[in-house]
Order: sequence, then C-alpha cells, then structure tokens
Amino acid sequence: MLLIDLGNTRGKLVEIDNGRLQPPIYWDYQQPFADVWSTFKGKSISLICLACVAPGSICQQVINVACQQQITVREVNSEPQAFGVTNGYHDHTLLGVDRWLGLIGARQLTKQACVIVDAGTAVTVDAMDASGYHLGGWIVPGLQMMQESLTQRSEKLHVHKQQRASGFGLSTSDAIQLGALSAIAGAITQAMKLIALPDHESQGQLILTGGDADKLASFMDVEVFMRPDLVFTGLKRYAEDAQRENQ
Ligand SMILES: Nc1ncnc2c1ncn2[C@@H]1O[C@H](COP(=O)(O)OP(=O)(O)OP(=O)(O)O)[C@@H](O)[C@H]1O
Ligand SMILES: CC(C)(CO)[C@@H](O)C(=O)NCCC(=O)O
Ligand SMILES: [K+]
Repeated sequence: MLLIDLGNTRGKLVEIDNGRLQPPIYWDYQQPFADVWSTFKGKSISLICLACVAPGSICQQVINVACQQQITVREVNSEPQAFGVTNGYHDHTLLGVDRWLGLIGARQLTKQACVIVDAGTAVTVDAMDASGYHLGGWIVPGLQMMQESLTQRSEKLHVHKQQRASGFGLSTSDAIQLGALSAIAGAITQAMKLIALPDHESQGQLILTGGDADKLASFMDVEVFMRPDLVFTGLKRYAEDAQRENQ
C-alpha cells in the first residue's frame, strides 16, 4: 500500500510495509511524477491512498500513473465525521484534507483535548476537544513565507543563518527569523490557552508536524509531541478501510 500527501510545495510518498509507515520519499513538483514513481519499480502496489491540497494537475499526474499500472486509487476528502472525529467547519468540504487527516491522526494518538500544528508552507493550528470535536483552527503564513514577505519588499532586509537561538534579535536577520518563530509560537500558545479547561485541571496536548516542526518545538515552553508522520497516521486509517473494501 502506498500513501501520498500532495501539499502545496511538495508531495510526500510513504509506503506501508508490514503495517508500518516507511520513511517518506519527496516529490519536488518540478520533476515529472514518473521520476519519483521509478523508485517503486518492482514493488507490487495494489492501492494508493491519496490526499491532495495541491492543484488538480498535480493530483492528475498520480492518477494517470496509477491508471496505467492498474492500481486502485482512493482519494480522501474531508468529511463531516470519521474515526471518532467531528469536523467543526460550517462546510466540512472546505477544511483542507491535510488538516482533516491531522485531526484523525491526532485522535489515534490521544483522547485528550489537543492542539495540532502543521508547520509547512502555511502553518495550520487546529483544536480538538476530548470528545473528538474539532473546534476550528487558524491558517498562518509559514516561517519561510513570513520572512519572504519582509525581504521581498525591502532591500534593507536580509536573512542569513540564524545566530541567536531565542529571545530578541540583535541583528536584522535574527530579528526577522526570531520574529517569525515568535509569531507562530504566540499563535500556538494562544490556542493552548483556549483549549485549557477553566479550572486548569487539564492543559491539553500539543502535537507538532511539518517541515518546520523542529524549529518551532524549541520555542515552546510546554511539552511537545513531535509526530512527523501525523498526516500519514490519519491517511493509514483510511487506507486500512480501503484495503478491506478492495479485497
Ligand atoms: N528539504 C526541504 N524541502 C523543503 N522544505 C523544507 C525542507 N526541509 C525543511 N523544510 C521546511 O519545511 C517547510 C515545508 O514544510 P512541509 O514539507 O511540511 O510543507 P508542505 O507539506 O509542502 O506544505 P503545504 O502542505 O502547505 O504545501 C518549508 O517552509 C521549509 O522551511
Ligand atoms: C491551509 C492549507 C494550504 C495547508 O496546507 C490547506 O489545508 C488548504 O488548502 N486548506 C483549505 C482551506 C481551509 O482549510 O480552510
Ligand atoms: K502539509
């Protein structure tokens, strides 16, 4: 079985071997999908479980290859309710499927209230209560995007290697990088505050995923659960059902 997550910047392919998620293979969209596909030559894949927030043309490349190879494709979409999670959006179809799968993945990991952060091109922050109800979330520009929005508009603003690990920036470059990290960390802290019960009996858990999760983790002063394959944990849940139907 093969799981594919097509994000806005790049795609990720994860094989399930003996029920376990394998390390991801990245698809840089500049490359034709066939190049990435050649990695799987000789492997017998009967089912692809697909989640796509990328443009339709990207998704279609995967479907075309699968069609040629006579592989069943199950494309996952956001639902009103599944696997113990209830979508909180007014229109469930409008919640990005990567966020939906993050919620499903998180529910497999914990039954406590939680904040789920996917730090990619965009940073998404989603909240779920202990009953599995999605309270909604935020979409914030990603680290890279925040920095570029400054450097592209002013010649005086440049970013080099970050020198200071935390605190206030003492150079323009550090001020920009630490500013972006602090902005996102601030949003996460605010979300954690919103899901904490008024009696402070339960704080809720913080789950981080995405390409910039590591950078953010060191900025948080609460316990962080790092789950690089969170979206795939959710996708796997769908794939297991699809495989049963496929047999
Ligand atoms: N090898 C890499 N290639 C691209 N981005 C990377 C890499 N390593 C770390 N990053 C960081 O990860 C971020 C992208 O994260 P991720 O791959 O989770 O995004 P994505 O899934 O493409 O996002 P989206 O779903 O919004 O398209 C970038 O902003 C970058 O800072
Ligand atoms: C926000 C992104 C781009 C994050 O990858 C994705 O989840 C998406 O396209 N979402 C649709 C809009 C929404 O979730 O409200
Ligand atoms: K993503």
